[in-house]
Amino acid sequence: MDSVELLIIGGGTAGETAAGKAIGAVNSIAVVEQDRVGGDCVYNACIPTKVLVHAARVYKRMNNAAFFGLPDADVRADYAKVKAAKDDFINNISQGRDRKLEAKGVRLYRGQARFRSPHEVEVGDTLIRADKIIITTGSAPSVPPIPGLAETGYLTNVTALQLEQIPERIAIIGGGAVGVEFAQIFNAFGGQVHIIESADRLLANEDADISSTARVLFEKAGIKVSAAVKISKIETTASGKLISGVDGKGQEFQEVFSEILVATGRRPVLDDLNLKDAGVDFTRKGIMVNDNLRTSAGHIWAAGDVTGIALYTFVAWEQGGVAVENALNNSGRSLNYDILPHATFSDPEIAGVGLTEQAAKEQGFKVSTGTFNYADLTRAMAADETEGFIKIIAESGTGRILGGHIIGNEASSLIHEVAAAMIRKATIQDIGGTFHAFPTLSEGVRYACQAAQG
Ligand SMILES: Cc1cc2nc3c(=O)[nH]c(=O)nc-3n(C[C@H](O)[C@H](O)[C@H](O)COP(=O)(O)OP(=O)(O)OC[C@H]3O[C@@H](n4cnc5c(N)ncnc54)[C@H](O)[C@@H]3O)c2cc1C
Ligand SMILES: NC(=O)c1ccc[n+]([C@@H]2O[C@H](COP(=O)([O-])OP(=O)(O)OC[C@H]3O[C@@H](n4cnc5c(N)ncnc54)[C@H](O)[C@@H]3O)[C@@H](O)[C@H]2O)c1
Repeated sequence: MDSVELLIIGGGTAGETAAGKAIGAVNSIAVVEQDRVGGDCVYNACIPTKVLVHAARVYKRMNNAAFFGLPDADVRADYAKVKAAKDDFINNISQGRDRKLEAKGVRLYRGQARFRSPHEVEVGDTLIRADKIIITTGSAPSVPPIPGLAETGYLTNVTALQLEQIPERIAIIGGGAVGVEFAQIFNAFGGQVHIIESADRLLANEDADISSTARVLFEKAGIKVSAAVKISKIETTASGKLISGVDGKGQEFQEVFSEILVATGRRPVLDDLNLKDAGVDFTRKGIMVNDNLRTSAGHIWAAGDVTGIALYTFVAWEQGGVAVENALNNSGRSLNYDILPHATFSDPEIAGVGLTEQAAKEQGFKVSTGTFNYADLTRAMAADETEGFIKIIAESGTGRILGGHIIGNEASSLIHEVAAAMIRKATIQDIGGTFHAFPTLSEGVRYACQAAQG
């Protein structure tokens, strides 16, 4: 039996970070990884999708070169080459991640981990005894039990990234972050995309004004959107994959596609971990943890998507570090998720932080809101990227900023000014009265704050 002080199960974002933080703080560290060190973000999620999103954006802009007096490229992309460039990039950034960990003294076990008892984990024929354990096994696509879906076949974020050609007519089931980012990629490279969402609006977690504008802009770009659809069955027919159901108006929904992407959320990866024998409690959402990321078993912590808390890489990083500190030093550290900026890398981008207007009202705040359109920002005009707006939600009277929501170019960067303002409890008067360099998109945050002052 091997023996180790700290064992980390899963070598993705949270696990890699946890291992890195533990180096030097403990005598022996081991990581178990069943696939590739780096996890979903590197191979199946954030990074490859962002390379493709950027390629899509560049491609669209190439065909708008005439605005700047440049030769209109009028080029046709070969998607197989775009995919190959994405693969090259991922290969370059992922090379040697496992060796780097091993070079720093982390023992790497390759295979699937399974608890045999609270302190014992087996990986193939090897049994490892660990004093402390951190579970960082991530999440996987959650596939809805729609009759016929499994038989008809479908893509997930993992297989969609391996496509060599863009399917002609693609249904994306689920209009959340994954669905919207892939819609943009498929649309830009010539696919006819139809997002089918069961909630009554696209991007249902966003502020309502953002999601309605997103729908308008996506439809303008040629992406079809159907919300409030209840899919009843999927069948293979001679002309393709037939999706049937009922739409929001009670009308029959029937459409044939050449391919289907399922983007309906995530489930925690707990398969075969045998958590019962470890004494670790879990629900369908994930492993249950307290504020310090400690599980129901006192010597086991969990971090990243497997906790079901906020499924983002930047959260997995922080949680990986916090879990190690608490496991090794009993630091009692916790994270505050109240001010958690998020961004969806569609075109234009969408980002938000804090309360939506509706949530602020539901929480009993009297709110003042202010919006500023990209169309009135000189910088946006100069770049011919004038779609979208910046919306600020503040508490009436005090002017304290409660939330910010942006749809438009560089929204993913602009949102951090709002987040920083919220952390320092700044007001719309503070930001509205602060110099902002001209011409920048950031001016829009200032003017939206001024607009919220009336
Ligand atoms: C399409 C898509 C795009 C995304 N884009 C973004 C983005 O732009 N920005 C952002 O912040 N977030 C994004 N996310 C979310 C982000 O990918 C996740 O939050 C992040 O990868 C979670 O990291 P993790 O360490 O919890 O899990 P992972 O990185 O998935 O790591 C878990 C690891 O555990 C291993 N494992 C599982 N079970 C076992 C076992 N029993 N034994 C051994 N090893 C095991 C797996 O092989 C895997 O390597 C995106 C997600 C998707 C699906
Ligand atoms: N840019 C980013 O940071 C980024 C990008 C992608 C994913 N992510 C992370 O990954 C998580 C998962 O993303 P996601 O888009 O898969 O999930 P999601 O929960 O964001 O969206 C899933 C959508 O599918 C819909 N849905 C569920 N069942 C359905 C059905 N049967 N028919 C039609 N629609 C259905 C839901 O109503 C929801 O709107 C996100 O919450 C986010 O944390 C982040």
